Amino acid sequence: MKVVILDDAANVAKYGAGIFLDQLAKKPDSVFGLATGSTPLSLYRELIDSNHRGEVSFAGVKTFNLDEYMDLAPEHPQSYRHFMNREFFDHIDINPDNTRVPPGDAANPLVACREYEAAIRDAGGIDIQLLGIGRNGHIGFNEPTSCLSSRTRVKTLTRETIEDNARFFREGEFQPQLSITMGIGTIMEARLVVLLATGRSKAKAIRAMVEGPVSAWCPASALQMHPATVVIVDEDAASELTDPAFFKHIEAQNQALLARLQGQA
Ligand SMILES: N[C@@H]1[C@@H](O)[C@H](O)[C@@H](COP(=O)(O)O)O[C@@H]1O
Repeated sequence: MKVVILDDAANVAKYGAGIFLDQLAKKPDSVFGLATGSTPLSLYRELIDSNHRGEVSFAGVKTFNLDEYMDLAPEHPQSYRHFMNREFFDHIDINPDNTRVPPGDAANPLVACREYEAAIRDAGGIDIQLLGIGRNGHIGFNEPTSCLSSRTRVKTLTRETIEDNARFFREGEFQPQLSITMGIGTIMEARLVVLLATGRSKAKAIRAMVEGPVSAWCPASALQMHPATVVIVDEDAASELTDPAFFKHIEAQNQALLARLQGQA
């Protein structure tokens, strides 16, 4: 697990976007796993700007979103499908048919989950999976106690997650208690995982993920077993790590090595 600590949220977004842009330069028909939540919004804006400047195209890209609320139609303003269209897909040159979000309104969610897994496989697997993290260490909607080898399935949301996300729903409005989410096993098969976290509210979860035992109590801790995960955090989200200076030192060494290798190329 590589941990990159940057000054602020804007730099977190830029660094994360850079990874996606490099991947697109290497493989224009990349498969991206995408996330919702407030954290990735600035990264999406970076990618949109880059697309508008003509530096990059999403015409060949396929995407799979991590999760969706159950019992919300795609047109519902709080559905993750609606969020992705509004915040990202509607602003780039991606083919909408190549964007997938788990169908929260599927007649048979169990079949829908199996089909989602099959679609990821048929696309050749995910090149980069973008993640945020919940305060309780969830990734996607894999709440604490999730099986660490789980596949796409229906998950019940914890009270904490429901409360965290209540701000998006109007008073008295129906708020889903269930979700469809990629499993932790599904996420672990992505070739590269990029997890972003900003703000002090995420500091405990980041510490548990990076330093804690690998445990279903902190689902994100499973990423310690992933061969290529980059965790990009701001100072606040890094504030509970035992030795943030060491991660900064490693990153400085990595950058120096990179510059040396580029000099030789
Ligand atoms: N299912 C999503 C997660 O994928 C996301 O990482 C988390 C954190 O959201 P935020 O980035 O708004 O803190 O919220 C939701 O529960």
